[in-house]
Amino acid sequence: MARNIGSQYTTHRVLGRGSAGTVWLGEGPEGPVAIKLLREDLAADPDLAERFAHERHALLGLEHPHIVGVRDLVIGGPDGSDLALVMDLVRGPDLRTHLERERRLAPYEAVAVAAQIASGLSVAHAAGIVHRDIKPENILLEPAADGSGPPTALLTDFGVAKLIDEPRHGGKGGVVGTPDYIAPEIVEGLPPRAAVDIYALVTVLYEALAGFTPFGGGHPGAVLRRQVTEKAAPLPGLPQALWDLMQQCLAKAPASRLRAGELASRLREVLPSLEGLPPLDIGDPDGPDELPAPTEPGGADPGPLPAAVPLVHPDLLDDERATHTRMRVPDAEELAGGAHGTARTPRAPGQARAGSARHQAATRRKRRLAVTVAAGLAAAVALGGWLLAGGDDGTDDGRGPGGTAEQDLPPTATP
Ligand SMILES: Nc1ncnc2c1ncn2[C@@H]1O[C@H](COP(=O)(O)OP(=O)(O)OP(=O)(O)O)[C@@H](O)[C@H]1O
Repeated sequence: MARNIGSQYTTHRVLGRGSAGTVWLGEGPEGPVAIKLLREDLAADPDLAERFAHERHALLGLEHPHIVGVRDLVIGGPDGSDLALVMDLVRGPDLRTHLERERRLAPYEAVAVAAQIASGLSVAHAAGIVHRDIKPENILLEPAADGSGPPTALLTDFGVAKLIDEPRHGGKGGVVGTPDYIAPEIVEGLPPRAAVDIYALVTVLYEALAGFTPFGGGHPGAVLRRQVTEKAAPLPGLPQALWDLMQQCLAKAPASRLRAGELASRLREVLPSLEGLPPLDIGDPDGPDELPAPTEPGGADPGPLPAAVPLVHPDLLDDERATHTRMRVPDAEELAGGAHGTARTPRAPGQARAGSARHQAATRRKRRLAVTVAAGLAAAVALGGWLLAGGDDGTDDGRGPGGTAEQDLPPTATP
């Protein structure tokens, strides 16, 4: 049913859902728009409404061919409790949906998307705006107007993470983000600067090439620890120049990463060398094609390694690829707990997979003693420090993982 948003806009149907609210296909004075209506509990917060108004100028001023334009910020509604961002409508899917369909992109396509987003970021960063939540769900793919040619990639959701990540919402010293894409310095409690977007964007590029993120998998707490302590496994089959610059942007030290403008031009430089390359042929560290772990002769299988020490209370998470996760910033000692660090190493076809069930069975035998000690240490750390600082507002509106688009859009496009 149509609903009025402010005096000028009407919502028609849901395009997608995220942790901060629901995105609607709507209509405004100049035609179709996308309207992100913030969750009621967020919208009811007078501080947030104030910040919303405060950010208005910066958000409305951000114009770039690879950034979804914010057309209006609406504070109103029948009972005065609507907070909505009115955006250009993008007709294509988000990158998450595309990746779910394709699994891995050809290197040319993946790098072309990353280069476009990097050029959008360079303009935002120059204006002092950090996105803070780059992930495939926030990259939209607008099909070419004539139906042929590659889609245009656009970054959406600018400023939303910042609006929400304030003390009252983020908790005392908490951080907001999506574990797979969170830069190590955020986990360590530093304020998010432009380099966090570079880290997240190259993580997305890695995922588009590999089919999985460099440090993802398992409990979000384990993911965060890998962000801080582990090195991304190389992707076999990529030109060295591309891998070198990806590594540079995945550096733990933010100052070592490229700036957005330079990343965009370096990615564009490698594009010609990628023409015609098929998607990489590498195994997924969590793939199903692994034999079950053999039971150890002469003794019961000790079971899986103990779970990593949780950084995030499970109740605060929507799913494993949780979005806008709120978490306490762990201290250095907690982050150093590497006994269960599990780099997700890609492998060439036919190669044994490190971290796989078979591999774990072999390492279990060697680790039996170490695990006992490590589990004791982990428990001690847990007792000493794993107190959660903030709670999720908990009124998620039933989004599916990735908050993907829900239906086709009308043929008329972006205003
Ligand atoms: N401008 C837009 N035009 C068309 N569809 C959009 C637009 N913005 C967002 N969407 C769709 O709505 C979905 C949800 O977007 P939203 O930004 O609310 O959530 P998210 O980014 O998936 O998650 P979160 O808010 O938790 O980070 C997107 O994945 C996309 O499919």
